[in-house]
Amino acid sequence: MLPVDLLVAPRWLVPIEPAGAVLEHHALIVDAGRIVACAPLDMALSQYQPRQRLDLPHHAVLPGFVNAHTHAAMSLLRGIADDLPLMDWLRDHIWPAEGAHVSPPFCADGVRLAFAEMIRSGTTCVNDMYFFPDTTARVAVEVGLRVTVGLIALDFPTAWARDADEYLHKGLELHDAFKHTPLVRTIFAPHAPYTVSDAPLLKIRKYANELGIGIHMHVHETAGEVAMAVEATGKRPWQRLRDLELLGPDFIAVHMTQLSDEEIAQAAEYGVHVVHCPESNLKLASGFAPVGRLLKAGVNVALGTDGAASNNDLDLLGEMRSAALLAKAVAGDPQTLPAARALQMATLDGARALGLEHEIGSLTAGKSADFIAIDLSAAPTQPVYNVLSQLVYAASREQVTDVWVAGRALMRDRMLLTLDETAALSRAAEWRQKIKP
Ligand SMILES: CSC[C@H]1O[C@@H](n2cnc3c(O)ncnc32)[C@H](O)[C@@H]1O
Ligand SMILES: [Zn+2]
Repeated sequence: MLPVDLLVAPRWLVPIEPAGAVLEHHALIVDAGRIVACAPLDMALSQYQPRQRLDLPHHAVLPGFVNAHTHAAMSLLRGIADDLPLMDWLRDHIWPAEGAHVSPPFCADGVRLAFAEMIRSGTTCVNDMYFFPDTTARVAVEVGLRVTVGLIALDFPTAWARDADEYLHKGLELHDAFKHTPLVRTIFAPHAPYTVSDAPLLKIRKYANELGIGIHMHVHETAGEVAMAVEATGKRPWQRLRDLELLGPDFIAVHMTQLSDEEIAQAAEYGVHVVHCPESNLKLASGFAPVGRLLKAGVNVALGTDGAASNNDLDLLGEMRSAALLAKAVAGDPQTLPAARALQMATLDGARALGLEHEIGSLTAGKSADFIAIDLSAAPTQPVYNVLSQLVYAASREQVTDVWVAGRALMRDRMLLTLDETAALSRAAEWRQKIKP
């Protein structure tokens, strides 16, 4: 008998690979933070001697969700300005609030609040773009969540950096500081085509190639963004990014609601990853990403919540459901984005976008043990004819009971184990008083 750390025996195992599989009478075996096997239960019990055994008779166990685009610390700005279009929301409300309040303590408190919400809804990996990414990385290490932090760039000064050179310099320093930290990755994060000019974009491409790290950017979020660029330069932003040689398999384009057939074909040709943020796009009335057409063209599409000030939650289960429903409505075809594919977008395809498909995203032997348990015994998810259908179309985040990252339990039975939620909530209340007394 082989000694192992943990044997989890759920009612259903949803490994994501092979696509659409649901295993019954199986166990997940974990040792030293890695998945050893998804094996038939009787075989597992005869081969492994677990130090801990966990029976979950009402639960589905699946890989943790990957939130492929967010601004975690913006949890502290949730509800500060609603029901506005993107540019009014950003220029008249969000940027002034950020200018007045963003600081390392703001980011630490905002990130802790966001991580509490994310862990509670089954997210185990976060691709973040925000000020003070060093703070985000440190909080992620403290909490044990997997994170890719954005080395941000903007054309204007902020509390994080004064000019293009300082954004780049601080980003490179941060990359160096965290390059050996197991759960932390870095990615260049120029904010958007309308806020970052050519010179810094060219430098970012050069360093991305040299360091082998990717680029994460808001692109074609609204029709207005595209029209503004065409009027000013005669070029659509996508064409400009293509001319600057930014597009490639290490490029993550967020939103992408405005796309011609030619641009979709190019996204596939370059191997660009798209992050779809359906709820933020709906709330800001930014437009509809053509998810069905992107998938048909062979583009990898991942899911993101965007920040809590435009969503207004950080719930990947909800996002997955919104994405599945919206894709059908946009395509006029209920077969667009079926449940199994939506679940893959929230897990393995998110991992692919971040270049982590060999590490996370499915319950495959050798991958990191990043997984979650969802209790399907409550009325909203009964009876269970089809587990994938229940997970995507019916389950809600309160049904997520347990969360592990790299074999470490971050939540057991709805109790957060690595984050002081009471303290995070009281810090959030203090910020609310400071921001709008
Ligand atoms: C460079 S730090 C990130 C920057 O992005 C802002 N932001 C948040 N949500 C969106 C969005 O949907 N589109 C564009 N920019 C967004 C955030 O407030 C920070 O200023
Ligand atoms: Zn965003």
